[in-house]
Amino acid sequence: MKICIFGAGAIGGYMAAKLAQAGGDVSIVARGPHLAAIQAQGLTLLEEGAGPVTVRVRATADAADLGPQDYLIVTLKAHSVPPVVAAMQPLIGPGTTVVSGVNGVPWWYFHKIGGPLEGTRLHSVDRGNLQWDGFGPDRVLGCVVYPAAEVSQPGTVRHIEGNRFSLGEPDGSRSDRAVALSQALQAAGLKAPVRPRLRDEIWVKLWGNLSFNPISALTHATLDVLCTDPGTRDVARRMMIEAQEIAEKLGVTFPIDVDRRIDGGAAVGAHRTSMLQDLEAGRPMEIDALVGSVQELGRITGTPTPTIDTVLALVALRGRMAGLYRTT
Ligand SMILES: NC(=O)C1=CN([C@@H]2O[C@H](COP(=O)(O)OP(=O)(O)OC[C@H]3O[C@@H](n4cnc5c(N)ncnc54)[C@H](OP(=O)(O)O)[C@@H]3O)[C@@H](O)[C@H]2O)C=CC1
Ligand SMILES: CC(C)(CO)C(=O)C(=O)O
Repeated sequence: MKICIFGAGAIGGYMAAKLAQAGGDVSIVARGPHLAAIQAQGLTLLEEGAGPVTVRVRATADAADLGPQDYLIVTLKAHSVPPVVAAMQPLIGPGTTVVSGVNGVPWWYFHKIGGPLEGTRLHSVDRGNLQWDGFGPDRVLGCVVYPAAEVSQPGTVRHIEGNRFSLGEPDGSRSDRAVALSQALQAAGLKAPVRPRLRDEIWVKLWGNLSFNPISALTHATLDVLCTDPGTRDVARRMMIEAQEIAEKLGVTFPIDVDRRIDGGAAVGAHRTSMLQDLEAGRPMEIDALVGSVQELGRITGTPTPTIDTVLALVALRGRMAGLYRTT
């Protein structure tokens, strides 16, 4: 099984290192000093309770070096994907499955959902339909990424916690391609359940990213603080309740309630959300995929989103003032 991980930073690097350690046929597309270090010294994974492990993987900046894959796993930041869909084409053959390991509402959300919204395209995450047209929705296998990891120095990925990558077909079926990838990931020591209702999981994860991430970017507070401060907890709660109304109109069932989700965030502790980390490090912020997409779904479903609109306006301006966000 040939697997290419495109954008092998924190999450993709973690996945690639685990697959390579298990003897999988995995290659990566990366760039810059991180790629140079991997090419020179290999990809090093630091995991709690284990010494550093360095694996040799085929690593390139140019997808044309690698040819068509069985699985193309995309682990770029959401805003980085559309501009490189054309560059990914050499990795895609007639039998290639594209796995979208990206946070937020996925561009394929309305593929095979059934009902009147079937086939709806999402401007906020796929302007110009570059992903819809360039990958083709039938190739897509959904993925919800739970692990936390970081590139601690070029060529080195530090795993922080978690090892679950939930997989799911847009139509909820238990397909051969989903089962085969699940088995490969499990053989690499990762959890990879195939879920019949992946959209439910997407929303439970998104609940946190939608609210905690922009609130943290605006306040510079860590999760434990923003989830327990009465004012910001209330803002998160309102955003999540608006999101829940949207999601339920789209057929989603939430297995937990908003307060439990916020308590779960608080329990993570003094964690700086990825959006706060991006802001502080001067990296582009995933505002459209995590917040703008939910506002768009609010418009599509005719659901008012006053709190989401307010927080989005504030964090978008924060991002623009820092030169880390622009609406195209
Ligand atoms: N990190 C985490 O703990 C978690 C992340 N996620 C989600 O997973 C996704 C990936 O996040 P994460 O791994 O943190 O992101 P990273 O920025 O660490 O990884 C993306 C990598 O892709 C590289 N890249 C960007 N554009 C290109 C290109 N054109 N060609 C080749 N390489 C490219 C980046 O390089 P460069 O650095 O030069 O931009 C970077 O190394 C996001 O949607 C994120 O929200 C979900 C759960 C937790
Ligand atoms: C906030 C958190 C931990 C979960 O909602 C997250 O996924 C992030 O930092 O992006």
